Amino acid sequence: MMAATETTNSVSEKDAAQLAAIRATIDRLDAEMHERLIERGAAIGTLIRVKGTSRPGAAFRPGREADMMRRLVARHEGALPLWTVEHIWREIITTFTRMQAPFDVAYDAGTPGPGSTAHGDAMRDVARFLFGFTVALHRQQGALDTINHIRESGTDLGVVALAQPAAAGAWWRALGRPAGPRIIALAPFIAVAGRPAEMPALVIAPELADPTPPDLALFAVTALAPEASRAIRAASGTVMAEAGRELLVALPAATSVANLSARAGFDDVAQIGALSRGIAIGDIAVDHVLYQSVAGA
Ligand SMILES: O=C(O)C(=O)C[C@]1(C(=O)O)C=C[C@@H](O)C=C1
Repeated sequence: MMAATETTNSVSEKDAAQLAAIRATIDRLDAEMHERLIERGAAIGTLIRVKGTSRPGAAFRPGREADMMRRLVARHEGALPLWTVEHIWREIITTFTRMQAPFDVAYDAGTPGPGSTAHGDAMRDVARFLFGFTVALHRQQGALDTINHIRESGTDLGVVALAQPAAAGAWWRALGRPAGPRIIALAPFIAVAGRPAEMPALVIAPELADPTPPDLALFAVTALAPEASRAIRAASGTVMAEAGRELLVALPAATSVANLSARAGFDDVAQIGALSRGIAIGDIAVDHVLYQSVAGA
């Protein structure tokens, strides 16, 4: 009896010593991460001086962010969910972008009607996942109100659901006017089974000064001929949304749009943004024009 108790005590003492050592490691790692974040803040202070960003919201570099996310996916390993790391970096990037030039975020909460609560909740999750909790969110009724908010604010970004009710029509025609809002990114950027905030959406921003060449250019086109979709696919492009003859088309950035328009019978072609291709991990159903696939973990 005595011996058994002694054994239990000595095992729990060993456990306690081990736990204390693990917690000391965790505390050291936490302190290191915090120090690195403070150091990152100081680097951004220098970047602000060099970059000289003065226009609010204009500090975003979506192409660079896409590169950062690709490197994050490439170096990731272990049990930590990839989307946790992605979200931590989204919070970091938003916070540091806001230090350079302040902005809020508008989100398309859908138009009142059946399913609008679920739509609104899902889009709020997308907005919080992408931009964290340092931004104020402005709830909007649908895609057009979101775009109008971005235009009127002159500073704010927004998220719009890719799937819209038929009543939304060709909402993307409101984009791309000179110096007007345009599509800058795809959400989710990392498509992986089980992730939160998985509602397909587009990030829209006032005109930016991002020197990174995008993978895909986005156009609003009116398809005059029935073979338009086939011609778009043959040009390695994709139709992201359609409303009657109005299409939202993504094409590889090097595509000659004038030639394709003549071949495919497009009218009223307007560039409405650009994208970096996302990353699809493992066996997940995605549009392979919009996502580059990599093997699952
Ligand atoms: O590299 C820049 O130009 C930055 O503004 C820095 C930073 C970042 O925090 O890493 C912030 C915003 C940009 O969208 C991309 C990167």
